[in-house]
Amino acid sequence: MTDTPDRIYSTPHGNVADFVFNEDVVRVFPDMIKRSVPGYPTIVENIGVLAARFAQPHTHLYDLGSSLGAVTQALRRHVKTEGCRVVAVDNSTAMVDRCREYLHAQDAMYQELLPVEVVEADILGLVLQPASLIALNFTLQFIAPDRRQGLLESLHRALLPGGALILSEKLRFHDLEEHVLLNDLHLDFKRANGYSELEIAQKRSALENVMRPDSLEDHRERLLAAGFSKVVPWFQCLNFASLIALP
Ligand SMILES: Nc1ncnc2c1ncn2[C@@H]1O[C@H](C[S@+](CC[C@H]([NH3+])C(=O)[O-])CC(=O)[O-])[C@@H](O)[C@H]1O
Ligand SMILES: O=C(O)C(=O)Cc1ccccc1
Repeated sequence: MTDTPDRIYSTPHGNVADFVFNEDVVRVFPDMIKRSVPGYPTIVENIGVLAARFAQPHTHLYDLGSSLGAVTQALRRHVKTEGCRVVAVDNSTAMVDRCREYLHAQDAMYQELLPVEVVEADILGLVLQPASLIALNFTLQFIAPDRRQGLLESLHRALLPGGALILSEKLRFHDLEEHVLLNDLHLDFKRANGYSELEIAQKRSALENVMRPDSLEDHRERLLAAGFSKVVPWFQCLNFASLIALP
């Protein structure tokens, strides 16, 4: 199956609107995220591998800001723990509808997958069941900065001892030289994946008010303040990283 190519920003938009996860984005999302996020396929697959170590019998595994359910599918492929249940949550109707279709297709392809539920909801208002794994794969960066601490506190309360939060994010860097170098290399990554200067510039402008990355130090401090005992970076490619936070 070949992904529909992302051409959303290939023609001049005049006034570039704020980025939203609507039907147009859903249509091209698998192609867009692979060509925009260095290391994305590696991160998604390995969240499944990591999860298998933390999953505990008869608990929930959450994929928060699930988009089309890539992490949910990886969890269902890798985790065999008895009585686990995967819950994918996203507040975009277009994403949730397509995610449900993809998961039905996965059910038709594999036997003995963990049961899954796709919930259309804002993760800020979610009541979580006792969880052994929670994934926030490139979701926290889209949450209003003043809501991030409270969200992580509620995730910490839901996590069982021995469980883990996996947090993947685009990073900014306090050191200006490091920030500029890794951002320039990220733009080179996009050019190498066929994005034009116009596409890059318009997407950047669309994301400006919507996606606000933090530094690794900010993430570590906030996670520790939310009650997590240990923060372990397990992956970084350019300015994109993934962390394991232990309750
Ligand atoms: N408050 C919110 N509540 C619920 N969902 C939200 C909220 N805010 C944003 N979202 C959802 O978070 C997702 C972020 S994309 C995640 C990729 C996926 N994890 C992947 O591994 O493919 C990241 C990206 O596109 O860079 C979108 O689907 C939003 O609708
Ligand atoms: O495109 C970018 O520059 C990004 O930082 C990541 C991204 C990927 C897909 C949707 C929104 C943001």
